[in-house]
Amino acid sequence: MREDYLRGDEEQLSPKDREFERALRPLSFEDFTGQAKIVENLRVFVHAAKKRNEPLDHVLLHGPPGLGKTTLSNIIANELKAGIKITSGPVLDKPSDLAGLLTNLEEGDVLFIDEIHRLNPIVEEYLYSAMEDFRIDIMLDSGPNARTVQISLSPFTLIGATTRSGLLTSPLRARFGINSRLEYYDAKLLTDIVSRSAGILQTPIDEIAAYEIARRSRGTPRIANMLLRRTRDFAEVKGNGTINLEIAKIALNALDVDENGLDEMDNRILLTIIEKFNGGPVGLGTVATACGEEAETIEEVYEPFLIQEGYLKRTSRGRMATELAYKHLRIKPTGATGTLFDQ
Ligand SMILES: Nc1ncnc2c1ncn2[C@@H]1O[C@H](COP(=O)(O)OP(=O)(O)OP(=O)(O)O)[C@@H](O)[C@H]1O
Ligand SMILES: [Mg+2]
Repeated sequence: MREDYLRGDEEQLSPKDREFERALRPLSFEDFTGQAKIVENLRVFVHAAKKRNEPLDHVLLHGPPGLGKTTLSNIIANELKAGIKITSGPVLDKPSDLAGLLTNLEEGDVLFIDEIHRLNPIVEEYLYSAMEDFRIDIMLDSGPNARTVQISLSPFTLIGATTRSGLLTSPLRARFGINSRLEYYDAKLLTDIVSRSAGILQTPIDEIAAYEIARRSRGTPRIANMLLRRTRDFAEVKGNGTINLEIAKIALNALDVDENGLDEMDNRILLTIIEKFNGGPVGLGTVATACGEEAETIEEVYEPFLIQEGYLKRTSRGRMATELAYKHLRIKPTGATGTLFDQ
């Protein structure tokens, strides 16, 4: 069973899933679990900005989907006691779209641009002076009557979020004073998140069951919450409503999440590289075609976790399955020269 949330992006969630996410979204630094260093720093920066009565420096949040970029952005605005306007790269089609948003900001407001790597380059240019000097130059008329007017903006904080920081241009990246990369969460932190969410959902859950869901959630709070929700269904239908270890295991197996937390596509990627390409190295595009998935999704959603967990290696000649991947899939490396894993 493939679930859309595993593909990542928030925009791919159904309205019901979004509503569910919103209900579980922490609203303050206090409620936000994990990413300790980032949160600690942000607390200081927010505090200092408030004390000086200045807007917070522009913030760039990057990292794989579902780790809390949107959540943190909202928390920053809450903690600043500032208003937040939310938009996204692909939505800002023309400079006038951006100008409209910017001129409506009040002093100290947060402008959140999700998927900031997908900004139209022309719009992006306008953003530079807005970020740097809080002004924009708007071109009026064209041809011989063309002239520019300068509009001053209220000082604001831009928060940009992206799953693909590598695609950001360097002039844009350079304009963010605070640049934070969110990391995958360990099982302990995710256990706390699952327990907290279960509390909000008023679902009783055993600690050991919360841990089982947590350790099989690909290090991702969004997935942990979604698995919790599905497990709750199993507990209500097949049990007495309480999520215990047995119910959690039944549910997770039914959802095709394996013992190590890899889902069906993770395993398909590894199996393809091993079976069709003798373990690699093989190019990303080739893997994508063979798996029936988009290269971008593999690179953004699946690969970072597989690399972090040591199942996959990125080499200059392409992707390679590691010894751990063979072990995980219980396949013996064939045709190996004996040096396959010694390099
Ligand atoms: N640190 C956290 N503590 C508790 N819950 C969290 C945390 N981070 C994320 N979540 C939960 O995970 C869900 C997904 O987080 P969020 O939407 O912020 O991810 P994202 O990084 O913006 O993802 P995308 O790249 O897809 O936009 C949220 O609804 C929230 O409930
Ligand atoms: Mg988001």
